[in-house]
Amino acid sequence: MTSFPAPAHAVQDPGEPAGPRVLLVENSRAYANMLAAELRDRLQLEVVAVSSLAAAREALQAGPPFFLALTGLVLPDADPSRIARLLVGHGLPIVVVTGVYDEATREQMAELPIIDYVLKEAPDTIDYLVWLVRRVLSNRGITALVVEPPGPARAETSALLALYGFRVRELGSGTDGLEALATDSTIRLVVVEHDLPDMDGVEFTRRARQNRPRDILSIVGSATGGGAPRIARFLKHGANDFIGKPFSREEFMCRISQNVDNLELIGTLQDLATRDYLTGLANRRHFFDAGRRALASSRDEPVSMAMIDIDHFKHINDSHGHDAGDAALVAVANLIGAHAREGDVVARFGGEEFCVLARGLDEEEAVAYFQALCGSIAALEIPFRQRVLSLTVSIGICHRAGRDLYALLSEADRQLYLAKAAGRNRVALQSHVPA
Ligand SMILES: Nc1nc2c(ncn2[C@@H]2O[C@H](COP(=O)(O)OP(=O)(O)OP(=O)(O)O)[C@@H](O)[C@H]2O)c(=O)[nH]1
Repeated sequence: MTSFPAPAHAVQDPGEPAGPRVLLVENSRAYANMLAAELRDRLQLEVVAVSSLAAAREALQAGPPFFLALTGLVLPDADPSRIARLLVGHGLPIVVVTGVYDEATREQMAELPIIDYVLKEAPDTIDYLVWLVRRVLSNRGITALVVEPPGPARAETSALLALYGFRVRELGSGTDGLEALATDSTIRLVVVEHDLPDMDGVEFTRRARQNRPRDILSIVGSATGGGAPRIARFLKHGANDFIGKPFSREEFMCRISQNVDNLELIGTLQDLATRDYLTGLANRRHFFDAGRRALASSRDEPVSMAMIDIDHFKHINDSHGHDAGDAALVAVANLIGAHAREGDVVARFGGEEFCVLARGLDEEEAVAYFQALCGSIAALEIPFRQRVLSLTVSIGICHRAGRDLYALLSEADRQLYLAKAAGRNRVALQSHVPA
């Protein structure tokens, strides 16, 4: 096995400035233009394309750092290994994109920390590269935990994960690994060795799964030997995948990437199911789930349920067009979201209607809280094509204890009707809190 030092910037410094940049070293201008355009369009990345070793050196010295380099091997001023060594020397993870890939080149490159070799002529190469770059970019937001006693095998696994962009944590025992999982929510991937000093990797997996389900955490078991029964035990006890040691870089990269892809796909599907597409707020369905949970834990304390409805919204659509209506909905949603306190449940209930379930406020505080929101919305100036839109909302509040979400909503809705009837741009409250 070959052990690589972690690339200097693969473990992210939280203070690093945003704006990910990719360096593309490619002597065919046509190919460079095509690939750079795809990366810019599909991933909104800044791509710096150069066609020689000298230009690559210059680009590395000027401007903010790159997070990844895609490089060809045939350049007018360098042999294949020189460009690769230059990039590695700058701590850059590399993807080699080449038309030539023979045994001699493979041997020259084998010792270098290279994420992948991609043959230009292979079908779907551009799509694959876009996927790979997106994968490395997303990995930077994920902490990967390696649970394995210290040694060359752990160093190898960690170095590969760092090369793929993950933030890496290493722990030597199952107990420490479980504690890290309980306290660090950025850990989304665990690679766990079977032989641990205090429990085996299968037991670790079983315990980790008790409160970290598959939509939150991906677990990959790993072992030397043990055969099919060991693999089956890992999978039966909650591992997403298994990788036998020694593994090839390619296999490791594919398995890890597929597992993290799946995790993100689940996240995307959950987001689609629970988020309102236009405003990004939670949708009605999510509000019912989160609202019920909030009521169940409110221990019979009074809560404030508010229905918020934009006044004469139809008029905005009719006079300025549907796009203006959408812009207004987004602006109001942003303001409600920004006004919310930690623990408030906020959603777009439908159309031009929003709702907020707030806990921990007495009646007076609830009125002040929603009056402030009502005032901020009335003061909002919404820029829309050369014009500035303004609007008001009416808010109905039900302030009382209760476990029945529908009953609270229905009373808040009745109060909303009263606020509209009393002239709009105001708050109406009904309270049933015993004195
Ligand atoms: N632009 C836009 N309009 C929407 C959307 N959802 C609902 N609407 C419009 O919201 C308007 C709601 O109008 P009404 O229910 O008559 O209420 P209103 O005009 O706000 O009047 P009051 O509530 O009585 O103050 C309708 O014209 C809907 O077409 C949306 O997602 N985008």
